[in-house]
Amino acid sequence: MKKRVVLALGGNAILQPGQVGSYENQKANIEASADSITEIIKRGHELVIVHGNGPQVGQILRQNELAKEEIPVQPLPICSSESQGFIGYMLQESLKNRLPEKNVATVLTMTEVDLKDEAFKQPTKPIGSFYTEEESKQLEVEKGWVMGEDAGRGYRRLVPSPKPKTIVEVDVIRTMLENKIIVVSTGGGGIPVAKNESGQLEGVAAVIDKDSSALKLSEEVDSDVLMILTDVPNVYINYGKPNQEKLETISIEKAEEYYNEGHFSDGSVGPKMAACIDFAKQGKTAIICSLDEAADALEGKAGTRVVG
Ligand SMILES: Nc1ncnc2c1ncn2[C@@H]1O[C@H](COP(=O)(O)OP(=O)(O)O)[C@@H](O)[C@H]1O
Ligand SMILES: NC(=O)OP(=O)(O)O
Repeated sequence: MKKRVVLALGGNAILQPGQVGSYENQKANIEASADSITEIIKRGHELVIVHGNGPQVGQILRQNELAKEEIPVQPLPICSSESQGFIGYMLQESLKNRLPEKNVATVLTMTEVDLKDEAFKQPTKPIGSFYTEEESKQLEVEKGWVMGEDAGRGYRRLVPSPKPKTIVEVDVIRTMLENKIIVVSTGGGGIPVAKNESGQLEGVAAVIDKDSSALKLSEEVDSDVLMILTDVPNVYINYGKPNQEKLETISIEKAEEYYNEGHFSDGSVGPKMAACIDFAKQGKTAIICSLDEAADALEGKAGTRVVG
C-alpha cells in the first residue's frame, strides 16, 4: 500500500562525529543516504525528508565569527536558513541523479516557536564541532559559550531549543505532496521564528530538535508513517550492557514503560522515542531504524516500530 511518509535523517547521515565538515565528506554521506531514500521513492510512497543540521549550523556560525573583522556576523536563524539551503541542494542533486523522472524540491521552512518557551532560559541543543572537556572549559571562559556533554561523544556548544508550535509552510508542503513532488523540508527542525509584539514573525536565536519538528510536520501533513533514520539498526533496552535487548515491534505502553525506566538517553535516542510514542498515540506507526534498512523497515522487516 502506498503511504505518506515523513522521514527524518539523523545528523550522522550528513556528518559523522569526528569527521571534518568538508564538502567532500558531507557529499559522500548524503550519496550513501540517497540510495535507501531512492528505494522508498521507487516503491511509490509520498515522501517528505527532514534533515538534521546540528554540525552544519554550528559550523556556519563559527565561520561567521571567524570572519567578523571583514563581514558582519549573521544571526543564528540566517545560519539555519543557509544550512537548509546547502543540505537541501545536496539531497536534491543526489536524488535527481538517481531518479531523473521525479521532481524533488527543497522548501525553506520556518517553524514557529513560543518566545515564552522555558527552553530560552536553558540552552540544551548541541551544535558544531566536538571538543575535549579541557577545551570546553576554556571556551566557556574565553568566548562565553554555554558548553555541554553530548551523549558520551565529547563536549559541544549549546543553544536554546524551543518546542515547535507549527510548521509555517505546511500548506505548500501538502500541495507539493499532492502533486507527487518529493519534498525536502523543515531541515534542522525549521528556521525558528516567533511572533513579536506586533504579531509579525521574526527569527529567533535557537535550533529546534529535528525529531520534534518531524513529529509536528507528520501531524500537520497527516502522514501515515514517521520514520527516524539513524546509525543504529534498532533501539535497545539496557543499551551497551551485556543484557542489551533489541526492540522490534512494541506497544505504546511498553515504549513508555522503558522510557520511564531511563533506557533511552536524553541526548540521543530519547527525543526520537518520545516523538515515536506521541505519533503512535494517534493510531499510526512510528519507526526508528538505520539508514540502509529504511525501505525494509517501512515494510515491517527491520527497525524498531512503535504501534498505536
Ligand atoms: N537505548 C538505545 N538504543 C539505541 N541507540 C541508543 C540508545 N541509547 C543511546 N543510543 C545512541 O543513540 C545514537 C543515535 O542518536 P543520535 O546520535 O542523536 O542520532 P542522529 O544524530 O542520527 O539523529 C546511537 O548512535 C546510539 O549510540
Ligand atoms: N536540528 C537538529 O536536530 O539537528 P541534528 O539532528 O543534527 O542535531
